Amino acid sequence: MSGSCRNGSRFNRFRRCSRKTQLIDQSKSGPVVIEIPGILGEIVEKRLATIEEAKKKRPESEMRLIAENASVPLSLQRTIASKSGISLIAEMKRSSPSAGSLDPTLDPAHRAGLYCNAGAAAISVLTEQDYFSGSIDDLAAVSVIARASRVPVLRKDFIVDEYQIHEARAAGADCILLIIACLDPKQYADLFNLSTSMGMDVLVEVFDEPELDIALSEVEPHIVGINNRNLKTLETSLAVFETLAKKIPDDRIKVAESGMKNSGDVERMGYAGAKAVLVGESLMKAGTDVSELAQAMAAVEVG
Ligand SMILES: O=C(O)c1ccccc1NCC(=O)[C@H](O)[C@H](O)COP(=O)(O)O
Repeated sequence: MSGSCRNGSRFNRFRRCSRKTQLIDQSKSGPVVIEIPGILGEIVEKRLATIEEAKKKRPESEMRLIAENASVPLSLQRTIASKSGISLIAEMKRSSPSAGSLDPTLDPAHRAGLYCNAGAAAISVLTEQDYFSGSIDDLAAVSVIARASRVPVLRKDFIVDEYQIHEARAAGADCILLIIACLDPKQYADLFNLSTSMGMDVLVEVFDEPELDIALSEVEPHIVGINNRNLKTLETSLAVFETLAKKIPDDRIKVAESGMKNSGDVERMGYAGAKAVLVGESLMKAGTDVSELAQAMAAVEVG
């Protein structure tokens, strides 16, 4: 990938000011400053530090080699396209900034089995450690179970460095998430191209029209997610998808993310154009009813 600094990270300097994290891209002639307000900026800032720690434990060259030898990824795009109804991407997360603790004793492999049996089209695993209590080991455990049912696994994280993409592949991820709000356009294109060159699909996440313009102009993403949660304020509204989905060309797979509590909400997203939904919190809070809720969400058909 072009533009890497000697230590492998293009975004190796950042500074905090009162409310924003600023990532300074050193690879271009003049500094490019990307402002990431609120909690999202905090998460990215922390993430940059933990990536550097991970690189010390396991160098990028080693991670790259493991990734190259991993089994061929499953296609999220084909999985969703081949389903008649709305595909459920069932998420697992131990905690989140908005909900607090969800399941600190989560058994990822067991939950993966529940999601597969309930008819989930794919499984999303939150691997960020400081705000979601996740880990790449959670994803590795899920991938073993999901692969046996041919269910693709998504690495849900704040991906800002190619190291995380190699790490994802090495752990068995089939696809990754790129959040436009965390990236400058050139870095988005580079990370997208790296992932697809490794055979992984990319779920590109946007929240508003300016982000959607970047998502669609830099590369040609097949799968576009609209997050109903404002990652700067954490407020959730299903109207975000309803408004923005209209602006996405119909030849793309539209994914509604966040804030869905029941099959009625999934149906509402379907009528607004969603071909897939990404659901986490309500499944994590469902307790013993998790299979029933996942089944109901996975069975929704519209039109
Ligand atoms: O969930 C949060 O609190 C959160 C805070 C800051 C950045 C991202 C966050 N969540 C990531 C997600 O977007 C959700 O995990 C995913 O879309 C599922 O949403 P939900 O069904 O509402 O858990």
